[in-house]
Amino acid sequence: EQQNPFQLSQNDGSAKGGENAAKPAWKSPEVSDSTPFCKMDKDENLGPGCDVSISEINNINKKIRKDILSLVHTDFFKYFKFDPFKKCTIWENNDGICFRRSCAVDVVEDWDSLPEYWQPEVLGSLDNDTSEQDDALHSKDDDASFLNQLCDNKDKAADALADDVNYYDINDFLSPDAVLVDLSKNPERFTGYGGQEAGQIWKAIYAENCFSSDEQDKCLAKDAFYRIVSGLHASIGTHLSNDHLNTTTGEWGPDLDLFMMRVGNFPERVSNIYFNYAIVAKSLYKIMPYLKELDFCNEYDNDVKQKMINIVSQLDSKIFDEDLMFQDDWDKSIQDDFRSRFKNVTKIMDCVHCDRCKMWGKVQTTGYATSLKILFELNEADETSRQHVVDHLTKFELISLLNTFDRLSKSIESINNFEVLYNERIDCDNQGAISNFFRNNNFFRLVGEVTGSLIDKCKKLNGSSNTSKSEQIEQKKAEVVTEKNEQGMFQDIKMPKKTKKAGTRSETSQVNRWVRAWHTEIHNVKEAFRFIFRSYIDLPKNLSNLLLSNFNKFWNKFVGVAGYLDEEEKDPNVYKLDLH
Ligand SMILES: Cc1cc2nc3c(=O)[nH]c(=O)nc-3n(C[C@H](O)[C@H](O)[C@H](O)COP(=O)(O)OP(=O)(O)OC[C@H]3O[C@@H](n4cnc5c(N)ncnc54)[C@H](O)[C@@H]3O)c2cc1C
Repeated sequence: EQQNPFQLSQNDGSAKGGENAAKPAWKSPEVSDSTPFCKMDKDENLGPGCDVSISEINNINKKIRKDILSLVHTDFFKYFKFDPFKKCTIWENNDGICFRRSCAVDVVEDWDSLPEYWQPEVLGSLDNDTSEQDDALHSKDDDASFLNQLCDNKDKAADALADDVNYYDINDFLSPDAVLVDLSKNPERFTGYGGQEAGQIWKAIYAENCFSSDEQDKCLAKDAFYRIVSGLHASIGTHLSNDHLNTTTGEWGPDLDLFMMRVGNFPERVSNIYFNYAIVAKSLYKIMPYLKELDFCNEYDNDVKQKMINIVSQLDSKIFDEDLMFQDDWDKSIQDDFRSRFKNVTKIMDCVHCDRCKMWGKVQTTGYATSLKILFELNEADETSRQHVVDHLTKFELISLLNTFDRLSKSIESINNFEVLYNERIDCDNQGAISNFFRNNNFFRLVGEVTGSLIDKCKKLNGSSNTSKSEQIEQKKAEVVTEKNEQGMFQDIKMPKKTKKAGTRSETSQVNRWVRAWHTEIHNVKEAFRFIFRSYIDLPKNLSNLLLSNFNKFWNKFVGVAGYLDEEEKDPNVYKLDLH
């Protein structure tokens, strides 16, 4: 029996641990089903620590979505550095690799494509006051090491290394093998990565949620840890469903069934995305007073800063209360455990086999790590803590933080769009019942054109464009049968007798046949001439191809790889003759 997927208070325990959960058997909603999205209590608070509801977050997100989107497209936030070759330290054998094009990352290789202020000659002219420690940290081979800086030429990464308040490993970003990527050119979308390999990664991530405390079941931190990881998992599931490749049409677009199967059917997962939004939003809110002290590059200083201020000014402190998490000494040890466990989650990203997934995994886990550092390590009343956290924020952390917020904001926008699609589908199912009645009725068939477009739209929504060849044949057969039955239906109508004019019609059709034959002949003669003409044009190209291919064959034979060349013509010229 299908459970109500949007009852937020329910806990879908099946998902815990990631491995035991059975996939929900998603079936197209019955006409009698009411919309699960409507059943979801959007005005209920998100849970302990959050004095905010789904509706409130939806409203906030609508107001700031545009600014977030434009912020992550600025030069400051769109370039990211990560090391795709970093060794997986979690398990020994990690040989899997994703060969799909969609798993690849497009790296910035053309230095000239970078903004002017990052060109070597401009950077070289800056007053360089980096310390010896900085030099030791960066390999001279790391051309993009300037991206470690917040543009004031002072390397925060060096300071951050000395800190023990990090929830990720800062060394991840200092590797000489790191590549520079433009995040806006590598969207997070469906890559086809999955199966046992991806499952193993998720299993390892969820396994980090085993705290050593005796009272672990009551522990708020454990619950928050689970929600963060599950929210990240659900957010990735939302993106891959929203930007999914339809292998039949070759088009990218939202896939409602997939979304429902991965996220929509599990109210807890939907709510965890909102929970993560609240956490990241609160950390941004918390650093708002210090934004003016953060040194962005002067060239894009005001624009970036202004956008950030626009976003943060819409947020509210009650969105998440981090003080509830680690309140006493007992909690302090859990906090250390929490920090080191989350650091492990960021390390597990090195084991992901799909580079695109790894990159976004790294961005987002670092983003959450930054949020957690701001929330749990920054005590605004304590100047030392402020210096430790705010003054040492690195550029990677800010980039990751804002991009993670963008990912969550996009997920929430997509969930709302999926709700619209879902409701349309319900409407369509209702319309389907009505249109069946219309189809079987002579009078209403006359107004069929009106409902036709609606039915087409519904078919599209119900994914009938994905039907297989055999299904299409069956569909076609059914249409022919219906057509015949429909002809039968009209036999009771008395038609006027045929007049003499009917005879003239057959004469006209005889003339038309001669005209058609004449046009066909002319067309074929034209095609023949075109063929001869084109073979003259193609002659030099064909000769050179022949020469090259023979030379290739000869060379391959010479070096001992005979038969290496695929001799089948890839794209043969086809000339169609009209034979009708
Ligand atoms: C770090 C990382 C990044 C990835 N990025 C991408 C990407 O960008 N594009 C892409 O196409 N694929 C990506 N993937 C793969 C994707 O997450 C899925 O693993 C894959 O699509 C296979 O899905 P699945 O249905 O087999 O179950 P999985 O998503 O692999 O989940 C395994 C099990 O975990 C449980 N589970 C699922 N979701 C949740 C949740 N939200 N909360 C709690 N439990 C849950 C379920 O029981 C499920 O059976 C990524 C994987 C990882 C590990």
